[in-house]
Amino acid sequence: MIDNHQRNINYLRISVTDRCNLRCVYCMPPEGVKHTPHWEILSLEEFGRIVDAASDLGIKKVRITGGEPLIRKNILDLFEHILANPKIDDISITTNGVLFADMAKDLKNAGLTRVNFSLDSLSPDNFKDITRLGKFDAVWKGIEKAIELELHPVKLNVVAVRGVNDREFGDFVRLSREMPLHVRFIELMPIGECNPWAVGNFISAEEIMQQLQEEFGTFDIETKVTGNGPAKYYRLPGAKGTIGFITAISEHFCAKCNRLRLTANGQLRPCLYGKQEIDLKTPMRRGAGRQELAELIAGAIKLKPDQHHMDQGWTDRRVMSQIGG
Ligand SMILES: Nc1nc2c(ncn2[C@@H]2O[C@H](COP(=O)(O)OP(=O)(O)OP(=O)(O)O)[C@@H](O)[C@H]2O)c(=O)[nH]1
Ligand SMILES: C[S@@+](CC[C@H](N)C(=O)[O-])C[C@H]1O[C@@H](n2cnc3c(N)ncnc32)[C@H](O)[C@@H]1O
Ligand code: SF4
Ligand code: SF4
Repeated sequence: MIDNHQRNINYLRISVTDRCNLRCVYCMPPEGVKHTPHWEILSLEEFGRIVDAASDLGIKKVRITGGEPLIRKNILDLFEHILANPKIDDISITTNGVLFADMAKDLKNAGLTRVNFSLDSLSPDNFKDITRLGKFDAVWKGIEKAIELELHPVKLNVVAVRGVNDREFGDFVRLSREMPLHVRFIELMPIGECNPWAVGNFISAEEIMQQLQEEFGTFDIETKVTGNGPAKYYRLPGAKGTIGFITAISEHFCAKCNRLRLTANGQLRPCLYGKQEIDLKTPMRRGAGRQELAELIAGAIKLKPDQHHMDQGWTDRRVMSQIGG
């Protein structure tokens, strides 16, 4: 469906849980998120009903995210439900990868087309410091499994944080040269947990690219990496993979926005950075059918702002894991 700013909204991101088995320093406090009562979180069947209603409005791409989507019990059922909807042609996941290796084959059989892993460091010690709980080897096994199962393009999300992983950017480029991996450097957003220190630790994509060009020379622009997101990609001559940048702060990509977000407790967010939410859970639990849900979703699309206003600070009660990144 076309929104009020002439953008085609065809991508739904679903946070299937706000909980996580890691505690990345920029995303969650050490104790995790506040416990949400079970009944407040949508069931997998309810997520499936919303996907079906959204598909009637032209949603064709669905990304399952969180929190950590793979800790949600029976998550394969949701993939199978979406796979059965012929209007959806891309079912992807964003995961920290800890549980991915053992679930990969089943996920692929249930309809997963491709996967984005969050991996902020290639050093096991640094990775542990950033995630507070993560074991690098488990994630790496997952990444290798995704390549083996040809879940291409396999992407790595690297949130760039000054003093934390800025000495490793070159290592990620070397990785993209040797392996068919698409490394995306993400500008740190002042959302949720990291809000107070995000400004001081921010590194712009431009600064990262300058640093990389000094070491590696010129990169070629790459336009063929499949994706629904805002990343811009580059490739070193002869490299098997690419690098990319998600410039949410320095050069926002709102003019090309194509997405809606559904929170774990059934609220549709027209914008990542807007406070506005449309409640789908209450009407659904009162008996709203597919058409009524589609009308509510259409209303949310009409409310999409022309761009975000991150410069005005983050006063939202929500954190990134509830919104789904
Ligand atoms: N500001 C802003 N940032 C976004 C938006 N969508 C994604 N991002 C950022 O990009 C990061 C990576 O997103 P992913 O979940 O990997 O998905 P994607 O890049 O849309 O996926 P592809 O389909 O593979 O292109 C997120 O964690 C956010 O930090 C958005 O709509 N607005
Ligand atoms: C919230 S996580 C959810 C999915 C999964 N747990 C994972 O980490 O991939 C989705 C993405 O959001 C990114 N993210 C979280 N907080 C962020 C922030 N403050 N700024 C930029 N990206 C952030 C993470 O790095 C991750 O790539
Ligand atoms: S970024 Fe993902 S893995 Fe890290 S704490 Fe947030 S939800 Fe968990
Ligand atoms: S910040 Fe809001 S308007 Fe901009 S791309 Fe993201 S969701 Fe769309």
